[in-house]
Amino acid sequence: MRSVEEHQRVVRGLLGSTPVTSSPTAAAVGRALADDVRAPVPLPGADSSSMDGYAVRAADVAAAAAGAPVVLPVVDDVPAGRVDVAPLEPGTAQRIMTGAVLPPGADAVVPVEATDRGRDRVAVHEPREPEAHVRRTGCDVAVGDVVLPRGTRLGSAQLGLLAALDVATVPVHAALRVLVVSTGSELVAPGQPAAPGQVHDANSTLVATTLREVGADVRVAQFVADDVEAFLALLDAETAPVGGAGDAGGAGGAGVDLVVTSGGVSEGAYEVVKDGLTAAGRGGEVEFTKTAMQPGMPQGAGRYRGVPVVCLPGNPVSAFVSCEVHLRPAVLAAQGHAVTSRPRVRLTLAEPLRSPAGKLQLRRGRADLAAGTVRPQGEAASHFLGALALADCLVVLPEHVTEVAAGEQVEVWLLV
Ligand SMILES: Nc1nc2c(c(=O)[nH]1)N[C@H]1C(S)=C(S)[C@@H](COP(=O)(O)OP(=O)(O)OC[C@H]3O[C@@H](n4cnc5c(N)ncnc54)[C@H](O)[C@@H]3O)O[C@H]1N2
Ligand code: MOO
Repeated sequence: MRSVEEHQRVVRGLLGSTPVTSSPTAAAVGRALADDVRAPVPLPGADSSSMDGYAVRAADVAAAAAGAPVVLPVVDDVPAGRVDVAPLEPGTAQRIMTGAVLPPGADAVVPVEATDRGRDRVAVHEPREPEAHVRRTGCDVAVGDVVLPRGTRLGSAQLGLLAALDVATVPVHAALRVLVVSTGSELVAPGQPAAPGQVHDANSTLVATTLREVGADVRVAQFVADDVEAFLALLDAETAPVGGAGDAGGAGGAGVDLVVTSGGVSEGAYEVVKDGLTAAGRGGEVEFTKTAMQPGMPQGAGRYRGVPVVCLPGNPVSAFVSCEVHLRPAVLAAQGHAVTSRPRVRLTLAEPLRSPAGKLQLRRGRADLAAGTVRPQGEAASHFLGALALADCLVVLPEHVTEVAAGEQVEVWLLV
């Protein structure tokens, strides 16, 4: 039986790295930076005020007190956006707004709350230290700082920063192009009626969504029946070279960097994926193996006509957990992400759990982060899609563990 770590390495090794492209910054959401980004300009770009108030010289208001205000003439008005700010003469104040340029010569801002809010003259009731409510040029980001290191996922805060720095394009790893193929003669497309014995195809949606959530460019093929010829005909059509396209992992110029199948990998009579990809002379170089994991024991990985193929078990919970353990981290890494795992925390188990010896078990759970606890959600069996959908975490029971009592600590992967 193959260890989970070994199969993770095999899957990761198949995918290589996607090409680096230059993306308009606003379109780069969810992508990973392929290089460090350095600040071309400082933030803030000018000395400015962090409060609505009066720009002053701190020394001029040092004697201000509740019953004995310092009164200064207000000689100018500086709203945010004004670019012709005049120097501040000693013994004067300028009314200033948050974000407005600090007049040269001013070294503090007195907030309006500490004044009588005067327009021509202002009575200042409290002193302020030098630098009070002043934002100095570059105090947030200095020119040349590495503001975002290579491998950073670009989310709202990162894209907001790049917009503030007027960085118009960024080097990012392209999306991995994935084809999802579900197999099974029992499958029916959602939207079509299912007779007893038929099941609606859940895995295409489940697998495609997992991979789209990490930025892959996913296409779902029409699922195929347990028919080796039909399965291989689909793969032939989908992995045929198109020429000139990017090549993430030695895909030989095909328009797809990875094929993910579900179903047909275990021990029965109609194992279409296993049979098709191990048939002599048919172009498959895929190894099928049992891994020390539950759910998700049977797995396959290799290449079909040079294109990486990862074969997931058909049970929906097994397919989900296989994505979490093997595919999701590998796809993130191939797309250049520095962080490839879910957030991992240790929580107190609310109910006892058992686990098969020698297997990594990933149970579904609901985490209460405020209480520091996790409660198992549903049973261990890998067809309980209802319980999976209510779970917000996976509870990790390592290979050597057979029992965990309520009250003990367990590792939890947060599905956030
Ligand atoms: N004799 C043995 N039988 C089984 C073994 C074993 O070692 N020896 N392993 C079991 C384990 S563990 C798993 S996991 C499954 C894996 O089976 P397959 O990958 O061959 O999947 P199927 O047989 O095609 O389907 C299993 C199950 O999942 C349902 N399914 C499949 N595809 C979908 C889909 N797209 N959407 C919704 N549901 C799907 C399918 O109807 C079956 O109920 O094998 C065990 N058996
Ligand atoms: O290993 Mo299977 O994936 O439990 O159900």
